[in-house]
Amino acid sequence: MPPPKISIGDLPAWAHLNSIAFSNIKVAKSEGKGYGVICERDLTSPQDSLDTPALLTVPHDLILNAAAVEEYAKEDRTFRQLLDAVGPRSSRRVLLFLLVQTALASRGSYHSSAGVLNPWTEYIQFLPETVLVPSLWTEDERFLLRGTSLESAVNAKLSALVAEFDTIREISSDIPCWNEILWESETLSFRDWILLDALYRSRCLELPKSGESMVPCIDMINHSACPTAYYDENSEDEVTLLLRPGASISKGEEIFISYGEAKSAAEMLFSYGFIDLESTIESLVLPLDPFPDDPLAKAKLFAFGEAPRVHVSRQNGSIVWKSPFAYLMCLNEEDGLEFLILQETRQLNVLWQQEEVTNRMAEFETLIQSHPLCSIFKLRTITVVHGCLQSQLERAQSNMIDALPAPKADSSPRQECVQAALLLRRIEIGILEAGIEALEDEKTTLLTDEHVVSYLGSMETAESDLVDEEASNEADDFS
Ligand SMILES: C[S@@+](CC[C@H](N)C(=O)[O-])C[C@H]1O[C@@H](n2cnc3c(N)ncnc32)[C@H](O)[C@@H]1O
Repeated sequence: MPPPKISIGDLPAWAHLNSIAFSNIKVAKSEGKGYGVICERDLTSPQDSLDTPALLTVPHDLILNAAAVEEYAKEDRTFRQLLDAVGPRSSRRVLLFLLVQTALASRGSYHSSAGVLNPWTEYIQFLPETVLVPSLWTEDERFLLRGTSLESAVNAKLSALVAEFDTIREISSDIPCWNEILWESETLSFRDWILLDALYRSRCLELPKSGESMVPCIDMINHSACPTAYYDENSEDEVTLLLRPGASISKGEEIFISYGEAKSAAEMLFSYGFIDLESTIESLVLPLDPFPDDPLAKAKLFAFGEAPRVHVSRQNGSIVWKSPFAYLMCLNEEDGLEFLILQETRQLNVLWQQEEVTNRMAEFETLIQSHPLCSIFKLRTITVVHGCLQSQLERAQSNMIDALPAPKADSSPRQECVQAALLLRRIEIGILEAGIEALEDEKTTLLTDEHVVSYLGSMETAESDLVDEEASNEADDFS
């Protein structure tokens, strides 16, 4: 059940009560972007200025991050109990704090021995009731992402959210006061958890001193690839919004910050629910599956320690790809790769050419350099990465949405989702095609390498010897 919403018109009063200072700016509607921050008078900042007055100042104690949640838990013994029960995963602890605030806010009149009210109990009621991130899209809308890099990422996110919500529900139901606040009268549902995850992801920022945090009011500022402002922390540890040197904004115009200069279209859609058309970043991350018949696949995955991926990007017109796992994937025992389980510690150790490389699993591109078969290993790796891109391109093209469906019943995909999915697919197809072409060129060059030529020649000779041997055996049998 969503908490009762507070009108954005009440935000200045809430901000004033909580010592947040606005200077010449206000929160107002922003066309197509929800709310945003608008200038109330013409503002300019000199090109060489490092000391411009802050447009917004937020006290340190309103910053919400893992450390702040610990402080809230000090004031509230029962919240401490809840935090201890769910364990130490920091970003989820912030989310749990927000879940508690959502429940407290939706109870109307507050009467319980648990859950201390704080500025966030009210602030979350200023936040939007939905975000256009794909984890909040309907099933039909998520279907539009088939064949894009977000297909598996969104499915994985939703599975993780289900598991987290189930765990929180199970653990908190065992604590009577929290069972009453969170779950009695079905105050909260799984949708609340997905929404809080989306709100957190789309509104948290990386502060220079306080790290990953949510900051009230600063999180009302929209993104642009050409930002006019930035946030910082001052000597009193307050969060401030400052004009960028050389920025000039007229009265009534919106102020923008950057949510990250290197974020791909998929990352922007996944985290913020929109794709920035002005962005010049062209990159893509794909999952990479080990060979199904590789007897060492499980050991390789375990030793690698993270999900295997292929990163492809186009920088200044050239394709750059990276896939540390693809190198590991293409090496075998006969090449000199060994996995050992230490008797005493039961730890998995990895050896390459008899040297321990357990902590260097992502460095095989470098580790193979001095090996005489280095070009062969590279050729194998390029073939794997090429195959990964090729099959993704086929999926993207075969799931092409040719035309926008006409808006009809309420249940049909929202136009924003259709547009975003189409755009993402178009961007990714462009990167995949360029990536495949670049990998084919790399392959062609490697195939003329003298080591590769002599290796492939020796393989051919070995194979034809084998065929001759088999043929002569067959001849023997017949005779
Ligand atoms: C940090 S909040 C900014 C405040 C938000 N607009 C609101 O109404 O609360 C981030 C969200 O604002 C929206 N947003 C920000 N910049 C945008 C942009 N350039 N285009 C479209 N939506 C944008 C997206 O919904 C994003 O998830």
